[in-house]
Amino acid sequence: MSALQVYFCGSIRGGRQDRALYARIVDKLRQYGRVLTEHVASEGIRERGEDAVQDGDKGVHDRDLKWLEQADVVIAEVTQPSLGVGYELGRSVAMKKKILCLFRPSSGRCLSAMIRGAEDNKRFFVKDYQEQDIEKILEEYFRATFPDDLTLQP
Ligand SMILES: O=c1[nH]c(=O)n([C@H]2C[C@H](O)[C@@H](COP(=O)(O)O)O2)cc1CO
Repeated sequence: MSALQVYFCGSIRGGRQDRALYARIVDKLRQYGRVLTEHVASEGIRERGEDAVQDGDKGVHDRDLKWLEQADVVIAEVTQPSLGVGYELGRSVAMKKKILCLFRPSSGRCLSAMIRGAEDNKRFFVKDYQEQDIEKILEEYFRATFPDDLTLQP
């Protein structure tokens, strides 16, 4: 079986407070396949967003949607609210992707009803978690969602 294509969503212009956690998530996701959007966790990308992309914002949008089409699974850290992440999730639902949203209640925030309420426990899951458990949560999700994938065998 070829490696899974993983699309990771995290806030950029919505605020970079959780960037280090995104890096931890991306590191773990690499264990399961190719992470198409590694740049979301990059220290070099600040709140202004990417500026090296040809065609600017249109280039970012069109490139990301192509990656989204390719993805086998979408993992989103949704604690830091982000319009871009919300948009990516809406498009992912329309494409019938497998989706896991990760939210930290310890932030004191209340997750948007349009994300929490989209959970169907079939394709769209929302998981409340604590930062220290992130690797375990991802492990459980990938084992349950892709049980036949050889890369997940111990
Ligand atoms: O420069 C960018 N590059 C990029 O890939 N994105 C995508 C990936 C992220 O999952 C999401 C972040 O959206 P926002 O910037 O609205 O927080 O959008 C967003 C931006 C800036 O909006």
